[in-house]
This record gives sequence, structure tokens and C-alpha cells, in this order.
Amino acid sequence: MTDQITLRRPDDWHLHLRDGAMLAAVLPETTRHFARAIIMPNLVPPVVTSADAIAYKSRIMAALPDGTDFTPLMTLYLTEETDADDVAAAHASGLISAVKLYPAGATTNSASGVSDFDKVRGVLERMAEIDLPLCVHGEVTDADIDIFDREAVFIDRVLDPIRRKTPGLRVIMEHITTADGVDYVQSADRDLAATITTHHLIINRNHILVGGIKPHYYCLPVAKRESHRLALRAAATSGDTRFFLGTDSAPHTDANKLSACGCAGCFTATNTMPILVHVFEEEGALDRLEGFTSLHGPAFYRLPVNETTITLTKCAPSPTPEKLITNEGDVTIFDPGFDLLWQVTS
Ligand SMILES: NC(=O)N[C@@H](CC(=O)O)C(=O)O
Ligand SMILES: [Zn+2]
Ligand SMILES: [Zn+2]
Repeated sequence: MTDQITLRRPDDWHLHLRDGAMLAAVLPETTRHFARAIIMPNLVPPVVTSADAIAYKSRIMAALPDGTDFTPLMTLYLTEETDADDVAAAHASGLISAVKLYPAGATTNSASGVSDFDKVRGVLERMAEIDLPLCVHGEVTDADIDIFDREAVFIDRVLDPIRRKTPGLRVIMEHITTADGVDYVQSADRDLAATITTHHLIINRNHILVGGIKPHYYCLPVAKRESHRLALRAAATSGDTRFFLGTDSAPHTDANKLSACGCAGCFTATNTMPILVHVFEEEGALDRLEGFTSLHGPAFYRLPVNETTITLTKCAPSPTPEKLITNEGDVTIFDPGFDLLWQVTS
């Protein structure tokens, strides 16, 4: 029986750090375990231009605890007005690692996203030319499409047409939640990958809706039925290099979650690593965890792997920490519904 596991230090390929007091509070929760993270640009107002990204990156660096070795990998928020030259310059200077596509209205702070995908064709073509990846929130927003079908419909109506019209464009389907997403990624032998979150490996839609509504399990894309969760677990633990960790750790204060119109997002940064060891151990796939957390992501983003390591050790069952206290209010830490059996020991 394994009671200790050492991995190359993991990276988080999809992270919300927010800004101001929230940034200061959540940043150490990530930097404690992770070496790098793809930083989501959905601030209010969003990180649209290279000047915005320079300013946001310096706020993140200023908030880093002393002596912390952490690299924020910046992204730009794609709008219908995005200037392809600005994107190319930001890429050439090493400032950004990806551009993020939000369909307008799909999720938290996506109002400035894209409604008419033809309007971003020029930018996408330029990104294919310069080999800059596109991260995608893959859900349609049409009122007549059921929220549980929005990822599958997005693949057919938006993503596949974009990929066919833009050969060479490398795409990361962020936070996939369906077997359709898994199948689509597996159908492509190049230029396509997906991130999978911590929470989508744990919860299905029953966790949100059975026995009373559980706002802390509400996120977008919303968790689907159990068969989809099982497809995600199979993909994450398969060793397939097209799947890697993007926690989508998305802090919202309890006041904003526990409301008649609660915000979408699960805050998982704090306990993601112990939870993932738990999941991979359950699946008999501990030997594939390092690929998922530390190898597949850098390979897709064409970055070196981390040289330092992290060690987790089996511990007495311990409840998950409940809350992160911030100057904006408390943030509830994701509760996987089981005691943690692993802790990060170095
Ligand atoms: N995942 C979420 O439910 N919320 C994210 C936005 C996103 O990643 O879609 C957030 O910014 O809060
Ligand atoms: Zn999203
Ligand atoms: Zn997100």
C-alpha cells in the first residue's frame, strides 16, 4: 500500500485569482502547492489589452508572499474589438500564454465576451499563425438550449466550425463536464486538449439539487449526470496527454453565493491536491496523477516541466477546512463530501 507520493510540482491550467483583497487572500492557497497557473482574465473590467495584462500581472506579483516561487501565466479576454496586433505583440514579448474566449453571457463576468464569432475570425487566424493557444468556455447561451446540453451544443455549433475554419489553431476546452467533451477531445489527434476541474471529478448534479439546494456546488458549466462524471474520471485517470488539471478554483464570498441569485464557482485551490490523490487512488491510477497535474499541461503549452517536487503523505482522516477568511468576506472551501486522507507534507 502506498502511503506517500512525490510528484513534479503541479501547475493549474485554469485559475481565478480575482483582484485586490480577494487576490491577496486566495493567492497563497495556490502558490503553496502550484508552481504556475493560467490566470483567467474575467475581472471587472476584464483584462483585454496587453496593457491590462501587464498591470494585472504586476498586481499579482506584488501580492505574492515573500520568497514565493510562482509564475502567473497571463491571458487576454477576447472581445469583438480585440486587436490582433496587440495580441501578437503580447505573445511575442512572452507576456501571455493564451487568449480566452467567453461566449457573451455564458458565465461570471462574461458580458464583454463574443456574440458574433465571425467578428473574431481575424484574431483567431493570427493566433493560429503565431501558435498562441485559445482557451474556451464551451457553452452556448441560447435561451432555447437546456443548460445541461449547452456544452454538447457548443461543440457542434461553435467549436467544431471554428476549428475547421482555422487549421493550426490550438484549443483548450476548459473545464469539460460531459462525455461529449471527452469524446470530442479524443477524436482530435492534434491541436486540441481539455482541462478537467477537481470538483467535476467529485460531484454530479444530484449534489447540487438533492436534499435542498447547495449553492457551494453550483458552478458553470454546471455539473451533469453521473455518467458524465464517470467519463471525466476515466479521462483524467487514463494517462491520455490531452487531459490535464485546470482547477477553475473560483472564489466568491458566501454573501454572493448564498443569495437568491447566487454566483457560479467552486473554490478548490486549498484542497485540490489531497482530493486528486484520493480520486486517483480510488481509480487505481496513482501512477498517472503526475501526468495529469504536472506533465500534460506543460507539453500542450510547450513549456518545460517543473524541476521541484511536492510530496503528499497519508494521514488520519481529517475534515476539509471550511472557510478562507478574506477582507471581502468569507469564502467557503470546496467540500468533497469525504474526509481528506492525504496531506501535502513537502
Ligand atoms: N466556473 C465558474 O462557475 N465561475 C467562474 C467563471 C468560469 O470559469 O466560467 C468565475 O469566474 O467565477
Ligand atoms: Zn468558464
Ligand atoms: Zn473558470
